[in-house]
Amino acid sequence: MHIPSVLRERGIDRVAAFSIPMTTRFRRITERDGLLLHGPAGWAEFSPFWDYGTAESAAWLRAALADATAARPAPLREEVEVNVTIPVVPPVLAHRLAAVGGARTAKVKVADPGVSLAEDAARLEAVRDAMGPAARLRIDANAAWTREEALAALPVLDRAAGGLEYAEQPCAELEDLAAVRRALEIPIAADESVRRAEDPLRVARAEAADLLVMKVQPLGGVQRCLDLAEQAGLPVVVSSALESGVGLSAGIALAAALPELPYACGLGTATLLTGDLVEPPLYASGGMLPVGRRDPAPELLERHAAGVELTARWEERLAACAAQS
Ligand SMILES: O=C(O)CCC(=O)C1=CC=C[C@@H](O)[C@@H]1C(=O)O
Ligand SMILES: [Mg+2]
Repeated sequence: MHIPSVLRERGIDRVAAFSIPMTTRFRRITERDGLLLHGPAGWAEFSPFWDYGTAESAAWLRAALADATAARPAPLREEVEVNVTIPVVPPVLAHRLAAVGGARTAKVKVADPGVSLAEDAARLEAVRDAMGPAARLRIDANAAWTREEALAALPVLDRAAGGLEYAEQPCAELEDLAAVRRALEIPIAADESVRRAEDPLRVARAEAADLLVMKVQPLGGVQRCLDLAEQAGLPVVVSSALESGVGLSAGIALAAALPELPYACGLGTATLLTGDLVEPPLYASGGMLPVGRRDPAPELLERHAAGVELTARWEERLAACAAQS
């Protein structure tokens, strides 16, 4: 693959495109694809979802470049606690998935188009049943609700879950998040209001959330996230962008470097893919993931190599984003 000169100048000497089928449909995608870049500090991942345009994806490239060219911040912990992530699936499957990786916290996706509140409630009941009374259950609505819908749905789901740890991005607009937060006792986490906002700190200033979800790639890298977390002054949950183990290890590096880490992180997502690029795969055990840079195994990179057409699309995308970085 052609490496743009601005990247070559920074020491990027290898680029490889990959594509890995998902175990279950998540975020309306069934395949996770992206690029791995190799530079002076090691391998890094550049994998913006296809619904991100060039300008937005340029932040993902800055993150990958920083990770491939500079050392990661010093870790304050050796492992990081993670939640299990439950996609919008029927209760029987949700019950089974809740046990994967031994997590004591689950994040349950809700409010997908065409899925009823009763179905979301049944999924939460199944997860509670599988994990027991001591587990923490959180939901993620991905900004699907209006203020009124959130105010109606959240108490129902809170009851079904036997208590929610927090609700992630119930509404899209800051005013609605703030109003829901004021009206209900359930803590509110901001995700899209951080990762897709022009100003990721506005949600904190507006007192529209109790905590922030941070994803390394969309926010432009581990160090940028650390700076934002300090400025926001709110607790942070580090979450993945469904990366391979290479990209996940950058999220783990952020979680390991944050001064406070009061919540389990959404980094246990390698099990949503049918394979990983690192060996052993970055699967949680006892609800924990180990800290440390992970390089791809050559035979796995080969096994999951993107086809000719997809590789060409990534080459084009890399060139477009590099021109903006
Ligand atoms: O936070 C987790 O438990 C896993 C990551 C996760 O849910 C997401 C990863 C990538 C894209 C998102 O739609 C989704 C999220 O909204 O948090
Ligand atoms: Mg989210």
